[in-house]
This record gives sequence, C-alpha cells and structure tokens, in this order.
Amino acid sequence: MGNGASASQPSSPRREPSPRKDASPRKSNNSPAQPSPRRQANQSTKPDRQNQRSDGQKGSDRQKGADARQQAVLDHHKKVTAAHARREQHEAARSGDTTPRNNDSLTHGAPKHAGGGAGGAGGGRRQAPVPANMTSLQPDQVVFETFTNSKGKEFICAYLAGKRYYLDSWHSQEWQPFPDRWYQEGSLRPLDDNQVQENYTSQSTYSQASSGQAGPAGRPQNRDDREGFLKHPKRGRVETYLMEEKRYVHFFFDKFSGNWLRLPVGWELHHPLIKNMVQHVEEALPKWKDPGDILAMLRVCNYNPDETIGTYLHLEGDEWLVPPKSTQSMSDGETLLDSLKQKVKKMEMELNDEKRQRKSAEKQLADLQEKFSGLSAEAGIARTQVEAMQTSRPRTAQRPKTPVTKKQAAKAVDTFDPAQLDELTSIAQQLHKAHTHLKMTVTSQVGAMKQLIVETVKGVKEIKNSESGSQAELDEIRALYQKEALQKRLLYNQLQELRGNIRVFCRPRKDTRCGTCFKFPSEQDIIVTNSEGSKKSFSFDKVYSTEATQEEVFKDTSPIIASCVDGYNVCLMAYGQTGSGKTYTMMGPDNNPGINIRAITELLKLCGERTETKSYTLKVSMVEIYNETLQDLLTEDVKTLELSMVGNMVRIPDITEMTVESVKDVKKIMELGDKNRSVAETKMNSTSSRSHLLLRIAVCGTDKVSGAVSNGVLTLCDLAGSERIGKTEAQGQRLVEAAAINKSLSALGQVFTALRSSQLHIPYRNSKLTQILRPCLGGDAKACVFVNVSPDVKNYPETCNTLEFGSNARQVALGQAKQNVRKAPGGP
Ligand SMILES: Nc1ncnc2c1ncn2[C@@H]1O[C@H](COP(=O)(O)OP(=O)(O)OP(=O)(O)O)[C@@H](O)[C@H]1O
Repeated sequence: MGNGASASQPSSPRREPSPRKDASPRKSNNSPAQPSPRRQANQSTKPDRQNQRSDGQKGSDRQKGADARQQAVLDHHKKVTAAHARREQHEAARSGDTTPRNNDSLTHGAPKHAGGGAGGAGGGRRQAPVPANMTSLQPDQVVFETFTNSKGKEFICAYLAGKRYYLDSWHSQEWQPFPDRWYQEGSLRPLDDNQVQENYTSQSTYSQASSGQAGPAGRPQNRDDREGFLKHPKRGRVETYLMEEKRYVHFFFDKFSGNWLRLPVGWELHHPLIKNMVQHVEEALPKWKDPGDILAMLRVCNYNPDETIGTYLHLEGDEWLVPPKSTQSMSDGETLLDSLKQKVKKMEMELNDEKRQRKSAEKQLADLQEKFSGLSAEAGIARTQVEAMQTSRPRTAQRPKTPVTKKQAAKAVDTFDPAQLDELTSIAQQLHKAHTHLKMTVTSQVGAMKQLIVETVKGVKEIKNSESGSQAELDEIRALYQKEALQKRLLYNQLQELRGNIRVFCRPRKDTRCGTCFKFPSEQDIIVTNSEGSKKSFSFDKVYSTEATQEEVFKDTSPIIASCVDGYNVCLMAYGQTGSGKTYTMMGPDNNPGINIRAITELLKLCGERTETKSYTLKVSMVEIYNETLQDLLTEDVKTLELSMVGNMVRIPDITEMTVESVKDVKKIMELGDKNRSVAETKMNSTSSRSHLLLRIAVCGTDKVSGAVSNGVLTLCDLAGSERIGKTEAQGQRLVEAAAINKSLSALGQVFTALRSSQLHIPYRNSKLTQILRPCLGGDAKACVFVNVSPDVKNYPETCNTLEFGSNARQVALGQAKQNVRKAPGGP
C-alpha cells in the first residue's frame, strides 16, 4: 500500500541517483532502525529496496515513479502547511498571541500519529482518520488510497502526517485537501501498487502534456509498450509516446433518438463558440484557409486555439504533413454521387452511340469489300476479253514468206474484190474502236479500284482507332463505377459513424418449455415482466422476436462485415446468461449455422468479388480465455499464449494462424478448435462453455495497382455465460471458473462504463478479455453486441442484468472508426 521510498530522503523523478545518495547511511542495510515506509506499510518480508535496485531497469523505473508520486505529495504538503502556518501567525499577531506555532510536521514537528478523531494539527480542520490496516505510521510516510463517492466516482487520495489529500484530476491537476464532509459521502480503501502506477501515470502524463512540459525532457517516467519512435526524413529519430488524455467531445442532444450524439464536423463549424475559435486561428494563420482542417486540429488540441496555432507553426512546412483536405459533408457526398451517376449514364449513352457508329462503319466496309470483289471480277473478265480480241485480230502486217511472182500478182489483181476490202477495213475500224473503249474502261476501273483500296485502308484504320477508343472509354467507365462503389461504402461508413460504431441487438431465445416474460412494443423495444407483474423496458438498435431466424439475425450484421474487407477492425460478440442462446446465435447447429459461418462466407464472397482490383489473404486463429489464461486452440496440445499491448494494438506472438480459402477450410479449423475447447457440464446447461471463445479472421488486402495494403480483423466472440454462482451451484473447479468468468465480464462492463462517460482511464488491463478486445472497443473499430436473454420468468434478474449491460454498451459513442490501410512500400 505505502507505495514510495522513504519520504525523508525524497528523490526527484528527474534527478539521476547520485553516488552520494547510494552511499547514504539511512539507506544502508545496516540501519534497520529506519526501515522504508513501503516495507513498514506492507509489514512484508520483501528484500530491501536497496537490493531490489539491481533487479533491472524496470524496477528502477518503477522506483522513480514511486519517488515522483511521493515527492509530489510531500511538496504539496509542505506548501499547504507553510501557508497554514503563515495564516496562523498572521492571525496570532492580530490577536496579540505571540506563542510560536509549528505546523510543519514534516520538517520540525513531532510525529502526528494515527488516531483520527476531530481536532489535531493545523487548527480548525479535524485530523483525518488513519488508513485501514495501518497501526503505526512514520510522520513522513505517504499512504495512497481510493475514495469512491456516493455516485461511484473514484479519486486517488494520499494520507500523510495526519492529513489526507485527493488528486483533483479535473480542475487543478493538483493534490487538494480532502474535504471533511466527504467522509460521510463515500468510502476509502487502500490502493494497490498497480492501480497507483496506472492512475498516477495517466494523471501526470496529462498535466505534463497540458502544461507544455511533455517532450523528451517531460516524457512520462515509466517506460512501457506505449513508447516508440519514428524516422523522420529531416529530424531523424523522433521519440513517440501514446498518451491517454482527457478530451472534450462536442455532443448534441438528438431528440428523435433521445441520445446525446457526437456533433458532426459540418454542424460544429456553425457553432458560435467553434466559429470564434476557428476565426481566431485564421486570423493568426492567414495561410491556413480550410476551416474543416482547423477544426480537426482544434479537436486534436482539445479545443485550445493557442495550442492549435502553436502546433501548426511548429510543424509548418513539414513535408510529411498531409495537405489540408476539405471535409465533405454527407450532402456533398450525395451530390457527388448523383453527379457521378449522371456522368456514368452519359458515358453509357456515348458508348452506345459509339457502338452504333462502329456497326455502320463495319457495314460500310463490308459493302466496299463486296463492291471491290465485284469490280475485281469485272476487271478480270475485261482483261480476258481484251486478250481474246488480241488473239483473234488478223495479222495484217504479216507478209508472205515466199516472194510473190509476177504471175501470182497478175492473178491476184484479176481475182481482187474491192467489196471484200471494204468489209475488212470496217472490221478493223470496229476492232480499233472496241480496243480504245476497253482500254479506257480498264483505266477508269483501275482508278476506281485504287480509290476503293485507299478508302478501305482508311476505314480499317478508323475502325481500329474507334476500337481502342471504346476500350479506353470502357476502362474509364469501369473506374468510375469503382469510384462510385467506394463512395457508397464511404457514405455507409459515415452513416454508421453517425449512428454510433457500436450497435447492440437483443435476441430473446425461443424456449417451448416455459412461458414468456417478454413483450415487444416495437422493433427497438422490449418489456420484461416479473412474476409480481412489475415491468422494465429497454431499447436497442434492434430487438428480434423469439421466432427470428438465423438468417434474419445475420442480415443486420452483414454491412458491418463488409467494412472488415475495407480494413476496419470489426467485432461481433454475444453476451448473456448461460443457456440463453449465445452459442446458438454465434455458432448455431450444423444445418442452421449462426453468425460465425455466415460472416466468414460473406467475407470470402466479398473478397472474391474484388479479385479484379485486389488480392486477399484470410488467416484464421482461434483462442479461448479460460481462467484468465489465453489458450491457442489450433495446436495439438493446447498452448498458453502471452499477450502484449503496443499502443492500441494487441500482439499475440506465438498464435497459430491458418490461411483459408473456402468455407470448408474454416469449418475444418473450427472443428479442430472446438475439440480443444473446455466444455463442462453445469447444472444449468449441459454443454455450457466455461471460457470465452474468440475466432479471429485477419483479412489482408493488397491493391493490385497501387500496392496499398489494408488490414482488417473480424473478431467473433462467444462469451462465457454471465451466471450467478449461487444459482448454478458451482463448486470446486467450476466455482473457480465461474469466478474468473464473472471477473472478466464485469471488467468488460467497466470498460463500457468508462468509455460511455469518456473517462480518462479506460481499465482495459483489468482482464485478458478486455485486453484482447481493446482494438475492437477503443474507438477505431466497429462492434456489434448481441444480448441473449431467456424468456423464462425464473431468469428475470439475470435477464435484467443482461439487458442493462446491453443498454450500457449502447450508450458508448466510439470515436471515428479508422481504416487500417498503409501505402505500398516505395509507393506514391
Ligand atoms: N433461438 C433459438 N432457437 C432454438 N433453440 C435455441 C435458440 N437459442 C438457444 N437455443 C437452444 O438452447 C440451448 C442453449 O443454448 P446455447 O448453448 O446457445 O446457450 P449459451 O448461452 O451459449 O450457453 P453457455 O453460456 O452455457 O454456453 C441449446 O440447446 C440451443 O439449441
């Protein structure tokens, strides 16, 4: 409980331990008369802290943290007591009392020991009751405690020298005197080391960051897995730390749903307060013109305009800063979608015209080819005619080979017929005419043919060009379609965010063995009546009837599953009393499967539809959380796994992951996991699951063009039954199991409560279940919770508990879901 080193030897958290300090006789092993307050408070037999120091850096960091806390309380105590002394001296001087008073019990005064009661040091203020289990305390010993007020709010308190302080985490970030009236309004209990460590770290981190002391020098003192670094092209290695900070979140009251919802950016920009802040930033930074972007930075800087300006100036000109993009409102998105649709329609019409033109060009080409072949045939005929004529033509120029004698000549003159000569001459003239005509015809036909060939070649070229043009148009249309589909998905995601990224569905079980205590006034409401007739009403995103089929139940979750393919973390879980139908909803019988098989089938289908642009790998793992240990169900011997957190991410180093390509593969894997699962019989359900079962499907998609990689994880979680130990009559091992189940389920409820009230510290680390589900609940994911209830009036108290759990979860407004997409290595 006493968490620090000796207060009389305070060591500043910023100071390195000096050799002189180590050599201090008070810290030596030889001085048992002055034990460390931690040892004394715990009454433990742990080895001396001096010896523990050699246990490694971790111990030393923890020690530093403890010293820092101790020192902070001591400093404040000194301040308060000094101020008090001054005030008293002043009052004494006024009233003439010159007796010196010494209220600083820390430095000079006698130890003001335990005893409680009224009166005590420092005048009017009564002495604080001594912490529980503390019989003797050193004057300088600090004891940390938790105070829970009547509203359930918790404060860290410190008890020192008869006075108690509490850490005001909301206003001053300082230790404040513990008001006397609080003792009647709540209860105090000791705080364990881990809680102190966690709570104090988050407080000090917040105050350091908000006071501008964060950074390399002001970095939180306890090193953990939230620390990291990145390599900046100009700045080199930059240390990073994932700080958990308290933030303002702007809500509006939605009278239709009766809920407080997150104010969308578009609305927020019209808010007078925000307008003023944006204007203030714009005036200081005239270059920064995008109000949406300014608002985004204001949100990051917790609505502090000066910090916003400072951050911008600090990083102005940095090449890694993404250029401001204007945020599009839903209506912008819809207008864009409409205009895209119109564009696609226009392009389709143009494409149809193009197709018609292409058809007529093809017809023309066919006509031309026909004409061309007709002409070629004609030309061939003409050529044969000419040749035939040439061969039939008399060879007038041929002379007789033997010389004509005078006698022969005289005889020829005697027999010469002039009419025959005339006939021959006219034949020759006709032949000549026909030849000339034919020659002209052939020449003109050859010219026409040449012209035809040129036109044909041109036509073919045009057709080729129009073909490639149509291809380009088609590609463009396809790209536009894809863009439109993406836009639709984005709009869906925006809508989902507006509705809340956590949705709660209520599924009452069908049970023919008993009557029903349910009434369903609407699709969102359920009324439960107990045996005395008193009624309770609950509202959810959807309430199914007892007759609802597995298909109907799955239908409402299928859109959220599509988000996983886009790189979101998605979680579907079933919560409820044992035997209320969780396993039936998630797993279902073989012939009527539940959400698990349907979700994986849907995932595989969606991935298959996108293979043109993306390639996907699906890896399945199956684990159970049994008695707060994480066990791998896909190995021969069930293996215990270690869990580590890196910021918001969970790492399970040795987990078995199996690649799947079909539903058949998945079924085989689930059979193997099921065999290894711890199922035992309880009084309430003969196949009751004694552990939380988590089926995880990691979907990794790689864009075939850009190489960008998206990583989404679908977690399907069948929680163990939220039974009352008394009711199930659990004993022995069953009792241990039931206690572990109840512990982790109540840790899950606490996480929802903390998220709902935007608490500074979300207690994820309280159980293995909440640790592993952290990425699905922590603001960058989408979750669906099924609350399963039994209609039997006997189960009325458990049913009400389950429905209250669901209502609590429903009021959680997760932050904006984030897509886990990273660019391809070396990509643009
Ligand atoms: N909607 C339903 N329609 C028909 N039968 C159902 C329905 N819901 C549950 N059942 C039946 O009720 C019995 C108990 O259901 P189931 O095993 O799913 O409960 P459970 O909440 O998972 O219990 P546990 O937490 O103990 O594992 C099973 O036999 C199951 O078939």
